[in-house]
Amino acid sequence: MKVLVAPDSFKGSLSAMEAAQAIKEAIEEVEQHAEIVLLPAADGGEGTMATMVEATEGRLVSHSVEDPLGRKVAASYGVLGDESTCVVEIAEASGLMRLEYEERDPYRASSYGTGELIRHALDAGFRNFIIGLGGSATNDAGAGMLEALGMKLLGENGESLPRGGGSLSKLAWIDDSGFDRRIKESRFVIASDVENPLVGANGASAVFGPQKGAPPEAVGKLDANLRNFADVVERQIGIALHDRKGAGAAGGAGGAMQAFFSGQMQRGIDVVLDAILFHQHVGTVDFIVTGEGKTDSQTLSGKTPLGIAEAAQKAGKPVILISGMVDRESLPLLGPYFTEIHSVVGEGVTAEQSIAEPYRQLKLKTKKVMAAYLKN
Ligand SMILES: O=C(O)[C@H](O)CO
Repeated sequence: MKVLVAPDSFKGSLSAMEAAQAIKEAIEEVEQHAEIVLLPAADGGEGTMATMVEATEGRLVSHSVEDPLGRKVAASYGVLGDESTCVVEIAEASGLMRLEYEERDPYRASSYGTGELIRHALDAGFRNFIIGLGGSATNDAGAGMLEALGMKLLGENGESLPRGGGSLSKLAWIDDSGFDRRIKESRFVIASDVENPLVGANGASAVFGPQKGAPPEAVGKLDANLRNFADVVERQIGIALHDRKGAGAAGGAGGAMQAFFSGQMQRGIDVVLDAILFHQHVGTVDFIVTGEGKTDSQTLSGKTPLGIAEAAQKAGKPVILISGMVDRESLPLLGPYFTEIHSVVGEGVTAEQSIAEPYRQLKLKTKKVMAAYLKN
């Protein structure tokens, strides 16, 4: 029996590799002779860089940059094994993982640190980039990232605007005269975890603002600010970002990338599956196990388990989902993609227990699931 284990990270509790190890140990305890292929995966968000660096035997480069609130932190970008492609993940410098829960503030949070990482990689001579979008703490349309690369975002009287999505209402003019010229010489693959538009009911602020700390009454204001950014961009360069697919990724950084960086936007999971050679393995196994921290309807906008399920279905292989939590209301939507769906939380396991001992609880759940699955 051969099994492919390809989970995403369980955000905030297990890296994708740790989750894969827990699942592997559980399968081995149920079926000693199982051959297990570990391919931890990611979708553009947190963990994308680590997964791709590990799969290609690349390396990390660390640099001191600003976190979403402007504090200096050590952050990394990855250089893939080909020694010519860099992976910069927005979650690394500008992600939710950089903030305590009560520090989340999409008015102030800025993507500046991500721009600093790109600039450092440009200084080091790199011109091939994969930019992972997802897991951000920001709602600033990538304004901070643009500024770190020399763009000036100005108000009506030519004044510089404070960092963060809160000040985009005052944006009147973008001065690109100082924008790093090396951007034009570079090739960018934009690996996005979602395909949401920039504004509106499915836009960045409405869908992802609340998880970044936006109270309900702030969502409309943040959305209007992104709309103003899109209006200014359209006026100046003729690109309408408002309803563009993927422009709402990473708090609108997907929009900035589409407007000012030459390159194509792809689903992050597809970029990662190619890098980890998933398609070469999927045909050779009996079934696949995947999972993530929380599975809900957002999973279907291009998150890791969806990409894995689509690839498994194409290869005619069963795929079992075991996530930390599964939103019961989304089950009818998720059902068609997975052979089985399981949640660690539930049946006697509380959310607190699963957060306190994530490795052990994932392993215990997987053992139960596997014992039942292999009996049939
Ligand atoms: O970073 C975010 O805003 C979400 O992960 C969607 O891209």
